[in-house]
Amino acid sequence: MAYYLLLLTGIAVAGVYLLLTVLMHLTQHAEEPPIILSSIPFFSPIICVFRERYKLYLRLFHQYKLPIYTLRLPFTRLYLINETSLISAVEKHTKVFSFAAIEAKAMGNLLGMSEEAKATLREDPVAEDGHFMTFHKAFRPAVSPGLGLDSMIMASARTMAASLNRTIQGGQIQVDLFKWVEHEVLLATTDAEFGPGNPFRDPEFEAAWYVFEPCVPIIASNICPRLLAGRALAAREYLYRGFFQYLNDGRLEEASAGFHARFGHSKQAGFSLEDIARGEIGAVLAILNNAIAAGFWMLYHIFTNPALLEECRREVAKAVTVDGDTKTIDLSIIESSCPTLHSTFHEVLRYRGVGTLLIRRVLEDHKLGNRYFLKKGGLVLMPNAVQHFNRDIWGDRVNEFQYQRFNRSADENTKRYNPTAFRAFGGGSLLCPGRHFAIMENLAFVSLTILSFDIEPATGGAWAKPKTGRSLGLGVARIFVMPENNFAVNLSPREGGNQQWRFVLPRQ
Ligand code: HEM
Repeated sequence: MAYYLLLLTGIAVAGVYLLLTVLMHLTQHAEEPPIILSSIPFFSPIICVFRERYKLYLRLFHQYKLPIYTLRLPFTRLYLINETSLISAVEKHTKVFSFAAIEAKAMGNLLGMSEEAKATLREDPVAEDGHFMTFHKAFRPAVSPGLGLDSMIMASARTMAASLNRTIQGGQIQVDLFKWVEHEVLLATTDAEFGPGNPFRDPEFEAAWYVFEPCVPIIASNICPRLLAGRALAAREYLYRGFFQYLNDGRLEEASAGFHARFGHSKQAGFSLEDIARGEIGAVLAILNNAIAAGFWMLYHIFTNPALLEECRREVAKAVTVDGDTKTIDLSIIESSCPTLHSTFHEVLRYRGVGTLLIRRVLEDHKLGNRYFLKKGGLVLMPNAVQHFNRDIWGDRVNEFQYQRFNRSADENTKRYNPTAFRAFGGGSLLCPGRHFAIMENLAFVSLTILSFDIEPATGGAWAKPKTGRSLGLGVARIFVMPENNFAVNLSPREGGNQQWRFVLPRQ
């Protein structure tokens, strides 16, 4: 009896396997990119993603050497792009490959917006007068070089200087490096965005953010959020109430040009004050997540390399003037005359900005680069890791952190890299509009920190190697791999006493 049961089960499994294999191949167009990971049809890719995480895409790139391939999943197909020129082809066809089509659904789930607002988000994602296209037109100018951007940079710099001055006066402290950076960058960035009424000034609001943010992928994908992320949903409501109160109290008056642009755009779309408040939770995700991780990785790489630390200190010291106890950092010099610092920032983005894959929905059948047939409804995925660790693009030392890689003045033979292969700020029409602010804010924070503190592991001895292997490679609004281990460090003021740091931006 048991034998027959086993035999029947075996036959059934073999039948299903055969059926799925035939189904997979019959529904694959001859000119579609080749299918890989098909040993268990529709399920192998899922198993491999959870087993190998973001390193899967690198392994497949090296193993199969394909410009593009298909992963078949239940009810959907993923087109994974390796060849840089095919990424350019995707970026050229903004009406065919859309991020907005994905974002609309995810944001609706994530932010708990009203049905009216969700309907507006879901309108034609590529229409010139649609919500997403008009958002970029409204927001980009507000955060591009100009007065509005300079005010944001200075507002952020003022907050970080005030906070670090207080820390200096308190003498040496022991902190977890990531948590310390997180708090400093969060306050500086959100002060720059929201002005004196910044809701993040309330410690409970900040704490609610840390409960909500890690659960973003669960809430956005709507996989049993009440069961799996109940606390995060409650935290989201707390955040919503804080933003609503802020708007209701008329604090928008003192906010950044960027927030004014977002507010004006949402009003024009007919959003209620409640939905605008909820929308701000999404905006903060885009603004904050990468800024915090970039701050951590910059400090980690600089303080673990004495030669780099010395070179960066030498560069930024040129921007400092001293008047009694007051030390002033001129941000225009940080912007224009610190090539090693700038190069280190870009190398951090290349080397650590591999925790995601940029994603687009295929809105109509399309022959990509006149070579590959992509079916309507599929998802195009462009893993940062593949571009950032491609030897043909970055040379033989691709796997090393080389802080002068982007500094052409350090070595005339430095090859110009293909800009499309640098994915940290995205590309094409979705190139990050906040990058000007992000760069200057980061460099201001790092300059002040390296000038005013020594940072060493609290246990003494060498720095631990960061573990990042758990990153799935699917970061939502987060391009970086994140450190999984704690970095307990001593933060020691380099000079004690009453010194006060301040920033200036003379063109302001
Ligand atoms: C180191 C810091 C940052 C990094 C690495 C970063 C990275 C990115 C990337 C990769 C994208 C494109 C996503 C895609 O193509 O799918 C993007 C989009 C965006 N970023 Fe940034 N970003 C940073 C900071 C900021 C800041 C400070 C702001 C705002 C002031 C900002 C606002 C935005 C917005 C509004 C979008 C467009 C999202 C959309 O289309 O809905 N980012 N960012």
